[in-house]
Amino acid sequence: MCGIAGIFAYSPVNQSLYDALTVLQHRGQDAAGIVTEKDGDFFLRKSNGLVKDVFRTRHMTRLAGNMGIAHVRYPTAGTSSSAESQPFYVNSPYGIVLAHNGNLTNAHGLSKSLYQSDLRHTNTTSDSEVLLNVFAHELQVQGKLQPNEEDIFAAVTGVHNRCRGAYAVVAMISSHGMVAFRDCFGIRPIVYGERKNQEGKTEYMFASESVALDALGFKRVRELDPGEAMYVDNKGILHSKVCAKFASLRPCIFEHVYFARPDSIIDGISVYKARLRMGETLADKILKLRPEHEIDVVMPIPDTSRTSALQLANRLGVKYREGFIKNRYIGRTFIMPGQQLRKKSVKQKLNPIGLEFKGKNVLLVDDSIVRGTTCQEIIQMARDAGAKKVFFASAAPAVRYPNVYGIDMPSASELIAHGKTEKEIEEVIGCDWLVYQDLEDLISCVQVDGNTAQEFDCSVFNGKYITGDVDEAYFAQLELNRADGNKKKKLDASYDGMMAIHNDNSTE
Ligand SMILES: O=P(O)(O)OC[C@H]1O[C@H](OP(=O)(O)OP(=O)(O)O)[C@H](O)[C@@H]1O
Ligand SMILES: NC(=O)CC[C@H](N)C(=O)O
Ligand SMILES: [Mg+2]
Repeated sequence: MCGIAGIFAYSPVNQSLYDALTVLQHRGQDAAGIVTEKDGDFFLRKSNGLVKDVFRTRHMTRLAGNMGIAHVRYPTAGTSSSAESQPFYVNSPYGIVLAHNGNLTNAHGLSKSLYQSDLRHTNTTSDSEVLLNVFAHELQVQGKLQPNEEDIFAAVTGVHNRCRGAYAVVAMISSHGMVAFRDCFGIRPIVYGERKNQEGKTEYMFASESVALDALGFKRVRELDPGEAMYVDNKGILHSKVCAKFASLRPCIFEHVYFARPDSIIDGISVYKARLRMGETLADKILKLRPEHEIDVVMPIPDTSRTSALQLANRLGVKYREGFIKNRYIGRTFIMPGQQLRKKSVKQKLNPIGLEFKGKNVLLVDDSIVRGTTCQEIIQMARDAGAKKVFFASAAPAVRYPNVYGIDMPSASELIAHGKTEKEIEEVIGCDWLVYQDLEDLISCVQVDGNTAQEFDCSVFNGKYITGDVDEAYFAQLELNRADGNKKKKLDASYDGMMAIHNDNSTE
């Protein structure tokens, strides 16, 4: 679940893009990059690492120009080589750079057709480089020296015709303008906003989440519609068009469960309020199943479950306590690469306050259970801290199926709930009882008045893949390429020598 941002302004955008990335850091911790454009030239800095580590003052001062795009990466395809960090660049036609959140499900076939039919070479295993080249080819075939908005929209139509899967994109065409587009199901979020500069001119921003617009003083206007493209030309005029014959909004429900920040609005819905409702429906289920629940205290597993846990405790009429303190210098563990690192980080990240546990029946609440890394550690910690009984509640239903749309959950066998009943999961994670949110309840928490989406991608919960192109062969290939044990082998195959485009790697 990467984070993307793009700003079209009338003064330098380097610092604003940096600030936007820090606000979107929770969406990707592996790599970061910014490209700016000035007088037809691009300036790029990207590398592996957190935003604060990738950009030094020397890099920032060289990112010149009033228009730019930026990316924080959480890999779901290819490798974690720095050559696959984003944005990507292609020189023909015009010079184009692109940043992508999502995952293409037909990248392999596309990369073949790019080579065999379009005579284009991609140098990495990234699906985002494939996406960029498809867009570039579709723009090239318009055959214009000076493309206008209709040419850009025709190119995006070409992308929709060829690409399958999830993509929210910001791109820049050198000397021409900035483009943003969203796949035909709107699986990944992308929102746009406007602000006026001192001379009253309108500046534009695109971002994965509205919280990035808030931080930079842009007013959220709306999400891009599924299949829609927006183009800000070099005169600062915004054009937009739905570039797909078939488009229907089915955003990923997991954004509301875990990925997005609670202070974001997605498809018209406050993530914070959706999470409060998740706490209420979960409390109702507990009261129905276990009216004599014996819970003395409700505790969140920081950070994401805080909102739901608070409301769950209110509804149950039970005390809410912070039993685990989070080390604020450790990032999100679920999006870390590799199980060993994730496991070690949970221990470093959360520490119990003993007196909150001693002799009590504790209900631990998390937003979701995926690999089970967090809950297994935490339940043991609660017992070690003296809890009498440990119950566990998940604000999301059981995650039983891989994700193919931008969350790195490639292998069913890595998911703790795959092929298990709730009773079996309870035994494996070691709690006294376990309760999951029902899928209908989760949907009802998000499907409320004001939401422009009425249906959702719930594939990790129900195994229904809305793009209709995901089969057993695809999963087998995905497992081979991306299951934890196989990722390292790919990196070892000397990916560090992979050619990247010119990048600001200066040390002074
Ligand atoms: O079952 P698992 O594989 O452990 O995955 C689920 C856990 O991972 C996430 O936390 P994370 O530490 O990534 O982020 P957070 O601090 O935002 O809660 C999520 O909030 C759950 O706690
Ligand atoms: N999480 C994402 O959106 C990943 C984007 C892209 N598939 C990559 O791996 O870089
Ligand atoms: Mg968590």
